Amino acid sequence: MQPLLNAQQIHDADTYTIAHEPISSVDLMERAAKAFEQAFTARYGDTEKSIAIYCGTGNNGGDGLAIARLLTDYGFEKVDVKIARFANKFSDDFKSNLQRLSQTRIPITNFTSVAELKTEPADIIIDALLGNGLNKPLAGEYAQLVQQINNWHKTVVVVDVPTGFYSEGEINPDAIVIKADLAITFQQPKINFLLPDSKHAIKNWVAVDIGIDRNFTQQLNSPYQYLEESDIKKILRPRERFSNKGTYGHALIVAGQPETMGAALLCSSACVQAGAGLVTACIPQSGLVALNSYMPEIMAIVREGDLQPTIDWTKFSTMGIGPGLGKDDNALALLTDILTNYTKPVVIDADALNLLATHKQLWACLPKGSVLTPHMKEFDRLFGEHKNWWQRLQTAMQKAKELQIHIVLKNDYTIIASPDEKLYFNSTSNAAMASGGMGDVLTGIITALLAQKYSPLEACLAGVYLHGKAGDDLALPGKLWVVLPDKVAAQVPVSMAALMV
Ligand SMILES: NC(=O)C1=CN([C@@H]2O[C@H](COP(=O)(O)OP(=O)(O)OC[C@H]3O[C@@H](n4cnc5c(N)ncnc54)[C@H](OP(=O)(O)O)[C@@H]3O)[C@@H](O)[C@H]2O)[C@@H](O)CC1
Ligand SMILES: [K+]
Repeated sequence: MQPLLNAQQIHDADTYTIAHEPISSVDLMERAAKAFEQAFTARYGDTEKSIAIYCGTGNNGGDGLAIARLLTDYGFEKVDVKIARFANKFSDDFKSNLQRLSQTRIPITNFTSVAELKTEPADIIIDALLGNGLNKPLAGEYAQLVQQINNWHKTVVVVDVPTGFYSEGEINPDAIVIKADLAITFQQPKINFLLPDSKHAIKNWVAVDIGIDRNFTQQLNSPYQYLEESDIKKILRPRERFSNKGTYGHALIVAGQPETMGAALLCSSACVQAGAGLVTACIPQSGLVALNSYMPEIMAIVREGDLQPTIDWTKFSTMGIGPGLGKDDNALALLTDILTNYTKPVVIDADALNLLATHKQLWACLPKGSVLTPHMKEFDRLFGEHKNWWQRLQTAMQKAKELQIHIVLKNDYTIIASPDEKLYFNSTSNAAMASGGMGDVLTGIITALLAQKYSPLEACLAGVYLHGKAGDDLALPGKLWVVLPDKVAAQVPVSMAALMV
């Protein structure tokens, strides 16, 4: 688990590392510049290309000066350094690196106003103007410079964070920010890199390790955490000798209408694939043949017209409710029946979420520890409109605590909010997975893990990670352009087994 820190905490972690490793501040800057150089040359290794490095006069600018030297040592012959002298001050490490750079043949241009700049001939621009030290929106010369750089439409690689971009807090869509093709960021992704609101500023990012003290960052107890493979390996348990289907629980999937049986099939088959010992699907009568032929392992409870099915509440380890269920009176009656009679944590998705949104009296009946799996629109239907993702994060954290539930807010970096006010960002999944039915598979996987007696938090973390990992294993690198949900379900046991070795 990697704690995601805010700008102040990142600064404190840098300071702590300098004092306790110990390492001098300028040597830590050198280490950061080296890590940048390696990540940069791995992607832009053609030394024929010309590079212009725009530097501020703080430590982000100091990084830029060190990077100029290291890229030249690497073999780039056309490196130009341009220093924005908009303020009459500079950091100590900027000064040290400027002295070192002055002893090389790398050309350095100082400018005090954007008007002094001509057009930029370089192939690649490196942005080392402002980084983590941003403390107000860009204005004046800085704003003009950033707009000028954006208008050149060059390949832009940024040092740590794009100039003008806040690492946390609400992202103003109108703010003036460097548009980055790639952000090479130090130690950890910045929280806002993981939110869709950042997509206008950052096409791609990579985090490079600069050896910041992990013990210090752990004890800061950040509410924002980034999931890593090692976390999931710790959660997953091997299937035991002498175990049988009873060991792995009996899940009930309540899903499907005649027109949306596919959702029920995807959800219940994913539940089987993710290891539930037994799976029963509660589906409309007309879907029975489809269910039996799609996956004979799944049993059925059929729903006929207005008749409510009889469910033995003692029989099931958990339930997943909602994919393709519809929002009619029968669906509402069934959801009400379940929530008022069943007391173990359940997974609620899709139409069941929309029913919850319009029947708030049901919220009090949600079994403690239950899991809600909304996408952004379902989330806003449940909890009200949000102007941006930062607001959604805060609401998710607050509602998970208030209702004692887990909220899985689906996105590129799916966010899991737990009742103890933590937000976990998932690190797997890819754009090939963006297709209808993918959420039904996720619901099936989380339900399967609950059935296998994983705690609700473990089921959410491992379920979300595995779902994305199965998609990654199928699609990356350059394997499949589109990954269909049933393929993801079938891949889950393969990806799970690979994680267990
Ligand atoms: N610490 C370390 O050991 C390491 C740090 N590293 C690197 O340091 C970077 C952080 O450096 P930093 O703290 O010096 O801040 P930086 O982003 O260069 O800005 C500095 C100046 O900008 C100014 N300023 C702020 N907002 C402004 C605005 N809107 N418009 C105009 N000016 C504005 C502000 O001035 P002030 O407003 O306070 O007068 C401040 O003096 C970090 O991103 C990473 O690259 C790495 O080398 C690893 C080791
Ligand atoms: K920058």
